[in-house]
Amino acid sequence: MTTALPPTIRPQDRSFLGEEQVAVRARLAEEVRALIDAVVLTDVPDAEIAEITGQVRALTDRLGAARLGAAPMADTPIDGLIASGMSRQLGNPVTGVLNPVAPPIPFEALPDGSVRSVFTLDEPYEGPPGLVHGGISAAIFDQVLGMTAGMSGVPGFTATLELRYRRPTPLRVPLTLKARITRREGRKCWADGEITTPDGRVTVEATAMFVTPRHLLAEEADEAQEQRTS
Ligand SMILES: CCCCCCCC(=O)SCCNC(=O)CCNC(=O)[C@H](O)C(C)(C)COP(=O)(O)OP(=O)(O)OC[C@H]1O[C@@H](n2cnc3c(N)ncnc32)[C@H](O)[C@@H]1OP(=O)(O)O
Repeated sequence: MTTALPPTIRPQDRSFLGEEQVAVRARLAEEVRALIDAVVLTDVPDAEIAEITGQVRALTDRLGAARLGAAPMADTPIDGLIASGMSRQLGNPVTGVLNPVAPPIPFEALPDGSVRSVFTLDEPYEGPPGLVHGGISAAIFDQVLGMTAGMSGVPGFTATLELRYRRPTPLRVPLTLKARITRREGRKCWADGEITTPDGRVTVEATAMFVTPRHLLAEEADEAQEQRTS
């Protein structure tokens, strides 16, 4: 008997989308991302905004006419870069290509096991004027460090995440996040990383610890047992 997650959120109970389905929806998400940017920065007259609001409502109703119970997964890892279940989470708020809220952050797995992400954040991610919101940096670190841990063979939930904001992080310039594993101990894994500006200055550093949840290990053991007995 295990403490399993509710069935609706288990990856195996979700819809899996093929490459073409992902591509069509990713184009929609990209347009909506541009829409979010336009909404934040628009200066058209109020009457026009009111009219557009009705049009957006109509589009929301059309998309909502058929609705999944949970965000879908990709049936192959995005870009084939990261052999981690998270790279298939199309609705992820940091990396999900189908989530307009996600920048989305791309990943490059380097041969030494570290991860590099290069991304640019615009106005929808603003905290202090002209600068990246600290919570957005935290979300990006959470995901990138977590994927780095997953790639090292210890996929887990974030147990701790500590950030040191050294300098302001600018909007509208390419930022580089590098992440690496520093320690592994059973089902615990520590990773750290930093965000740098194009001139190589570190703006934020982070350290995190991930734990493979006991219930996931128990589920895996149950599945292995089922396979042996079937
Ligand atoms: C590929 C993956 C990419 C992931 C990117 C995104 C990551 C996320 O955003 S995850 C969401 C945010 N995190 C969460 O919601 C986690 C909530 N917490 C939990 O689910 C559980 O507490 C969890 C999974 C961390 C640990 O639970 P459980 O499996 O029962 O572990 P438990 O047996 O209590 O502890 C195992 C060990 O970890 C330690 N530990 C557990 N939690 C913590 C913590 N928060 N801080 C420090 N140590 C901890 C315990 O002390 C224990 O250590 P030891 O073995 O030395 O005694």
